[in-house]
Amino acid sequence: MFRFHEVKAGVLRVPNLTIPAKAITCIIGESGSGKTTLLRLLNLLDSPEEGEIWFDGVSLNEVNPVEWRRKAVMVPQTPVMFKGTVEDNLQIGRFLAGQPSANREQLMESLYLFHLDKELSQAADNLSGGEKQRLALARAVLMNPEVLLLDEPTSALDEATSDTLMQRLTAHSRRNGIMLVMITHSRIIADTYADYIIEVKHGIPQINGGFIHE
Ligand SMILES: Nc1ncnc2c1ncn2[C@@H]1O[C@H](COP(=O)(O)OP(=O)(O)OP(=O)(O)O)[C@@H](O)[C@H]1O
Repeated sequence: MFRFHEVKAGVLRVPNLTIPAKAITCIIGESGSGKTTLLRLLNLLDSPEEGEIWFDGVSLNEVNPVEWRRKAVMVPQTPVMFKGTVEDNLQIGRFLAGQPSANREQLMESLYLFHLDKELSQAADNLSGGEKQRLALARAVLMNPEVLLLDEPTSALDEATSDTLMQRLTAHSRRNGIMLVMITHSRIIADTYADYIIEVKHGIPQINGGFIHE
């Protein structure tokens, strides 16, 4: 669970906010309202000018950023791709997280999860923008994070692919007790898949959920 108290960071003003553990939370709001800033605070890419954020009772001021980012993995809107094959791009996440290489079954499962029908030996350079985004998501999931922070994971996808991805991603997160916090521009995605919805209006995030999908 994340807890914010009197946080100011860039355009964001967060008097109080709790993001529940092991749940699926979508962040929505107008362009420029502060959604990415909020996600970056949770990944320690930004830090508050004022106030404090805690995760399970531990202040984020006290944690080591590198270790924290192995536990709370963020996938930005523009995917980071590495040279080499699809497999190289998956294994590097495990390497950076200090984990042993994934086996073939784990690699294939991560591709299935994100509806990516590609050979492991294919060059990552040749993938489309939407495929690169899904490969970056697969890489993040293979790192076995406790918290997954996603910035518009379906922005480059058509509606059918986006639905398949959301169904598999949310099922995987629930099965493995992963806390999923994701920005989406789609109110429909938020209403369909989220346990909680945070709406950011003029820099002030408010959680208006409370309903749980079983
Ligand atoms: N490093 C920065 N320095 C100064 N201003 C910034 C910085 N990062 C973001 N901003 C500004 O803060 C505001 C919020 O940006 P943010 O990226 O959080 O919005 P957003 O809600 O994610 O928008 P979008 O939906 O368009 O991605 C914007 O006006 C942006 O220009």
